[in-house]
Amino acid sequence: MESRPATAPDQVTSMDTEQLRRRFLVEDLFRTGEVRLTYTHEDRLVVGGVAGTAGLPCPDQLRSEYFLERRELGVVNIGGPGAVTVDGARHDLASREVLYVGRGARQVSFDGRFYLVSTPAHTSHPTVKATLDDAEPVRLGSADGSNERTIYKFIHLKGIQSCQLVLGVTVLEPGSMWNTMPCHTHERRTEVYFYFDLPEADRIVHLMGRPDATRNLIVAPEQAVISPYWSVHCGFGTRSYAFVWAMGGENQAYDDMEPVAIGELR
Ligand SMILES: O=C(O)C(=O)C[C@H](O)C(=O)CO
Ligand SMILES: [Zn+2]
Repeated sequence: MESRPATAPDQVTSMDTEQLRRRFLVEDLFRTGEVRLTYTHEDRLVVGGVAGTAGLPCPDQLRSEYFLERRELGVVNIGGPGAVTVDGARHDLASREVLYVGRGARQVSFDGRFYLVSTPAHTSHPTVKATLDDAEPVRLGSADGSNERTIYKFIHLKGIQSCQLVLGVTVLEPGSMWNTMPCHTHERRTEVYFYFDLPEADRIVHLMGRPDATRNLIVAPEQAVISPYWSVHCGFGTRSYAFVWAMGGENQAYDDMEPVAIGELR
């Protein structure tokens, strides 16, 4: 498992493109037959990817007997039909469906293409599957803002219960390119965006950094961006796309965010 340090906002000022990418962009998430994991010290989130058939390992860095001994896990199916087996119970997942796996599950294995996010957990919540129909859809944006999109909340205060993980999927309408504009920061949480369902040749221009000192990352399909508490997170695609947003930290209130007016961005 790759491990990344936390970053203070003033460190970003002197980072060049490669340094920014190495610290905040998670590029290589999928290799057939593997679960690939990246640990960030920003709120101790772990993000990962699975392609094909593989079991969830327990990397040394966790110093635990099994991965979910003190953690919880969100799994999003970003491919065709797939399955996740948790301690012998098989959960079939269609595209864009989500499985929450609670603390204490000892054996987790995958068959399909999945994006994973894990946060530390203090107690055990039941393992639950959710479809897009179970998620709470919120339509946002407008055609003339090029940001018509639907936010599906899966793991949140009024949805699947968790210790600290909050997770959802946002789907852009055809012809809409902008996500999360006007943007925001989260003083009390870290957020990770994972972009998918974007054609291979297209890219997302993701804006990060303090609102008054933004930087950009050019993101390929199926890559993730780590947003510390001080960083805006928003972007536009060269074509329509979907993304998974996931947070961990002090609370689980979706709307606990510091809005940034478009005119304040620098
Ligand atoms: O399109 C959006 O706007 C989002 O999906 C915003 C995310 O849900 C988010 O950043 C939550 O904190
Ligand atoms: Zn956010």
